[in-house]
Amino acid sequence: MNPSGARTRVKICGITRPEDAVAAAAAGADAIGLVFYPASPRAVSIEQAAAICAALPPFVSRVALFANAASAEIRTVLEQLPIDLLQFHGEETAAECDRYGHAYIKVARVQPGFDLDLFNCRYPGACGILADTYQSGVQGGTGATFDWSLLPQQRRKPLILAGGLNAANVAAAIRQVRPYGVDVSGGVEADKGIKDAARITEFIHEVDNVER
Ligand SMILES: O=C(O)c1ccccc1NCC(=O)[C@H](O)[C@H](O)COP(=O)(O)O
Repeated sequence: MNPSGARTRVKICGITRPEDAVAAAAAGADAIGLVFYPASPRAVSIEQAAAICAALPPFVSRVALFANAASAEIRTVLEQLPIDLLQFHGEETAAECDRYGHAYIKVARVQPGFDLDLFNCRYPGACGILADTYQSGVQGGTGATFDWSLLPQQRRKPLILAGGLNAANVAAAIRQVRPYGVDVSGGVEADKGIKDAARITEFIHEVDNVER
């Protein structure tokens, strides 16, 4: 349960195969992430993403991730796919994130000195902030945790915690950070971009059974 009394939401990110999307939904995931960042080992084409979206049952959100992508590319994805939420992983400004008139979350890559309040103020149009690990030259999917004490307990917007989460550490992360939701990629994989259904189930079991 998160502070509002609702369960902690789960997003399984970096889905590249329809069967992994189906496994995530069956395990109780609230959202899946599709990476439109060509340099990522988890990048998907529009065709792959369309097959993944088509395989999903109702009430599982489809999140499209970009990192400093050209606006034409983002518009094409929005025109061709049933995307519920955008996720911006790069150095996009608020104006750049707002220009699609589509709901989005902005990623903060957290390092010492990070100020969540200031970050929230910079992105008033974001419906949530996803806090991920800062690593020089890497836009996301680092597989590394960060110092969760850098996040304040009082927040202006829903906070999604990411970065190196797995079944062994997610309960502790939720107890300490009390996020709205958690996001995982590498921690539920058999290989880059290939999810492991048993690890997804175990991860969501941990989230749903955490005692705070
Ligand atoms: O996954 C990637 O390769 C990636 C590349 C560039 C931008 C974002 C990327 N993934 C984004 C995610 O949402 C991941 O779930 C998040 O960074 C956490 O990843 P992990 O530490 O592996 O759980």
